[in-house]
Amino acid sequence: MQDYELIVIGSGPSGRRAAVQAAKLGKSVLVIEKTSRLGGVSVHTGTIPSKTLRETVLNLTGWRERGFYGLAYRVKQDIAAGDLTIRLTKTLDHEVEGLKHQFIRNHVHMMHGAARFLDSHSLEVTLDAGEIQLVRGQRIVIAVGTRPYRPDSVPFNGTTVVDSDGIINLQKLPNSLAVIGAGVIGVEYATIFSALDVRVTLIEPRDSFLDFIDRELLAEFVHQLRDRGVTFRLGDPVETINMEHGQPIVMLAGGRRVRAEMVLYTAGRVGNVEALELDRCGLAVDNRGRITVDPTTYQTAVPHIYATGDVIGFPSLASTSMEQGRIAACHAFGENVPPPPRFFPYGIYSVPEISTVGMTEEEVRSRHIPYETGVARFRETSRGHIMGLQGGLLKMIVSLKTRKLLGVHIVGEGATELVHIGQAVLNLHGTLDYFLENTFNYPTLAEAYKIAALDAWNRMTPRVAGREEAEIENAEQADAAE
Ligand SMILES: Cc1cc2nc3c(=O)[nH]c(=O)nc-3n(C[C@H](O)[C@H](O)[C@H](O)COP(=O)(O)OP(=O)(O)OC[C@H]3O[C@@H](n4cnc5c(N)ncnc54)[C@H](O)[C@@H]3O)c2cc1C
Ligand SMILES: NC(=O)c1ccc[n+]([C@@H]2O[C@H](COP(=O)([O-])OP(=O)(O)OC[C@H]3O[C@@H](n4cnc5c(N)ncnc54)[C@H](O)[C@@H]3O)[C@@H](O)[C@H]2O)c1
Repeated sequence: MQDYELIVIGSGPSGRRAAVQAAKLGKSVLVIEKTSRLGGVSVHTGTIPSKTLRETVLNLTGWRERGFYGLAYRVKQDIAAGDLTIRLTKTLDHEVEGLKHQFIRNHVHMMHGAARFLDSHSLEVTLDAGEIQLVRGQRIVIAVGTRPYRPDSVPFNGTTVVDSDGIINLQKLPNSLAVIGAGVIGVEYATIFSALDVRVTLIEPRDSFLDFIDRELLAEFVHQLRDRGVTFRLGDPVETINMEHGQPIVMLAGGRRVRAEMVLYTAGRVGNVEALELDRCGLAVDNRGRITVDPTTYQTAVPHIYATGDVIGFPSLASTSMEQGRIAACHAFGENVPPPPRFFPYGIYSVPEISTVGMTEEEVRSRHIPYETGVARFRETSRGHIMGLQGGLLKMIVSLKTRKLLGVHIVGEGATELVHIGQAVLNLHGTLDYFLENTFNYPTLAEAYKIAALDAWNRMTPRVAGREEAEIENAEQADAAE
């Protein structure tokens, strides 16, 4: 039995970071990955494929140029499914190659096979060819991620009823799409397909969706989507999905029938834990296959076993998973790492994109923090004019008492990049004055920060009160002089 100082199960973002971090600390590391290619959901079915698809759609449709050349502008007429997948294959190859190279450079051993626990230190790995290998780890990181939730009642067939794994192997572009579940995945794909002129219906059992997004921002987002024909069916759970003449029909509890050429089912995900036989190492999971950890160290109930990434639940992002992996590996080998800053950004790669960091206006209000907001529309910026942007806004929230930045919320082109300026100011406990005092490159979309800050400043009571007092004083002096 081969012995390692660290064994990582799963090669997604958190497993990869944990492995490389431990190797950098000079430890012997093995990564076990059950599929034939490294990278996990992030590279093969999740983050990278969906973002590559989005980029291809925006390029081929000429989406970004329509502000100038009109709604009928297309870079390519008659976009077919094949046009969307070409770029994907290349991007994924680059990612896998980069990852493999990183493991080799850092002397991380790799084993392709499914792992299961024998006891809290030993694992059995069934290799691709069916051969069994036993390995032992002084410390173990479980980074097995999740898979789409697929209830038996949904007639998945890989062509007209698919989940988020199936949609990237699209053989034919549908004319219409019903997306069930308006979480981040559902919203991203709904808007990407809508940009391809596919008629989209977004179905969600709850009355609201994306509840962690600032309501004012979401209202702007929904307005833009309605404007281009996306239908929302909120607060109406799905009763059945039946096939009629080869086409799926979604029956909603409220009595509506939604007919679409394709159904995309995106109602959450479940942990890949069954095959691990966690009971053999003394661990348990919840009803969605999630493992409970110490939120600062990522240790499970068994201290030398860590769990990171989507298998521990919220926030289930590639970005946060990577940090969790790094922190777990450092903790495992006694390296001190400061805890992650309080605020991390959310990037939703819908069309248009949304990005947000810090508190929403609803959250600030519920905490009774006196606040002011400042808003800038991208069309107020010269860069926005140059780019032909019609929509897009940046909203910042600041404390009236301390002038500290409390949150930044952006919808529109470049939102997922722009948000990092707000994130830096927020996590460095900066105030509105950062934006007022600093000069920004011109013309840029980042100028929206300046405009929003000035908007907030103009409305902040002390200054207004100050101005009123000064005006009164001036008037009184003028009166006296007369
Ligand atoms: C459609 C979609 C879009 C997304 N977009 C974004 C985005 O834009 N930004 C973002 O930050 N996040 C995004 N995410 C989330 C992101 O992909 C995940 O947070 C991230 O992949 C989780 O990483 P992980 O380390 O938990 O492992 P995963 O990426 O889930 O990988 C786990 C790996 O473990 C392997 N494994 C499982 N069981 C075993 C076993 N028994 N033995 C050996 N190996 C095993 C699996 O084969 C897999 O390779 C998206 C997710 C999806 C589904
Ligand atoms: N850009 C990004 O950062 C990004 C992109 C995609 C996914 N992700 C991550 O992936 C994770 C999973 O995303 P997701 O969208 O699958 O899950 P989710 O949990 O975010 O959303 C699932 C949605 O489906 C709804 N739902 C639940 N049960 C349902 C049912 N039976 N029928 C219909 N709808 C139902 C829920 O109310 C919810 O709105 C998220 O936590 C997210 O963090 C991130």
